[in-house]
Amino acid sequence: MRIRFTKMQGAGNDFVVLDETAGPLGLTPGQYRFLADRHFGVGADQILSVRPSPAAGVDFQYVIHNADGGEVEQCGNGARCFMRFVRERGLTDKDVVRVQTLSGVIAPRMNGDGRVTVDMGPPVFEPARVPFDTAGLDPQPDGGWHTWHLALSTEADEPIVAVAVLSMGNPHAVQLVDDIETAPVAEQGPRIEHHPRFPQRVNAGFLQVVDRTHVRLRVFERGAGETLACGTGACAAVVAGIRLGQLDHRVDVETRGGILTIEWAGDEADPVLMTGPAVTVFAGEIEVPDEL
Ligand SMILES: N[C@@H](CCC[C@H](N)C(=O)O)C(=O)O
Repeated sequence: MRIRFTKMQGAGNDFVVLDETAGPLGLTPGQYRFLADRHFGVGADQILSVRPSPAAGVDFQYVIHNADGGEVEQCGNGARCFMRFVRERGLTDKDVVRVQTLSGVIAPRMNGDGRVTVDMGPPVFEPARVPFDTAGLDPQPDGGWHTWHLALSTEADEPIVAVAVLSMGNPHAVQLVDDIETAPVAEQGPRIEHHPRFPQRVNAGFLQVVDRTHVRLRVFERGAGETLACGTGACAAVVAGIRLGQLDHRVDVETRGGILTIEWAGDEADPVLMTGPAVTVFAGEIEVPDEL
């Protein structure tokens, strides 16, 4: 099957975007993996599909697959690219669109400066809804909120990490580190992602607080490995930092691929706003093998 695609990036988190407004392409998990493959396919952290509105009051459906082929609930950097894509292709002329994702409706807005702001909805703290299994585990009070202490293996000398756990529609475990450059992202990331207390796996964030309005962040993403930026990871990290008493309500998040600005007023029902870049890199066509 030959398909058209657009390659986009938001703060270096990169995507293959597919226009499925005329009907779903019906790709298999193996075909998503092929598109994401940096040697044999196009190369991407996620594949984003733009589909027609599934319901009244919503403009589009936004379907997200990780590089490993699995469908996931949410992708923040992708949401900004989604907005630029539907505008550039003339699929809408609205400045704000309402988009159905697997975890609810989000609302990206084009800004005058070319950046996109996304209303990502409120964070979710209830462990069962992350989902995060707390059986037999006590929350550890920390700066007005709490973290959870997780053993990364049963070996006696293995590290115990303190993580803040929440969902931005997708699951996040955020730990504070002294220095993002030396943080054990490659070693701990996969172990946290696959920790048995996260039945749907988890995105593992490593957060360095520089000051109350500026942080540095690396994220080992579920289903994609470490990426240059993670939008929902930035939202989760800032929300965690605010609840732990370390951050103000508007924070610049420095990632390896660019700056994201995150705002959260601080009440559970308040939406998280994420602002950042969304860039079209190139467009093309690719032959996708049928048997994958
Ligand atoms: N890069 C994304 C998050 C993509 C999904 C994530 N890997 C998951 O499995 O939940 C973002 O910008 O939020």
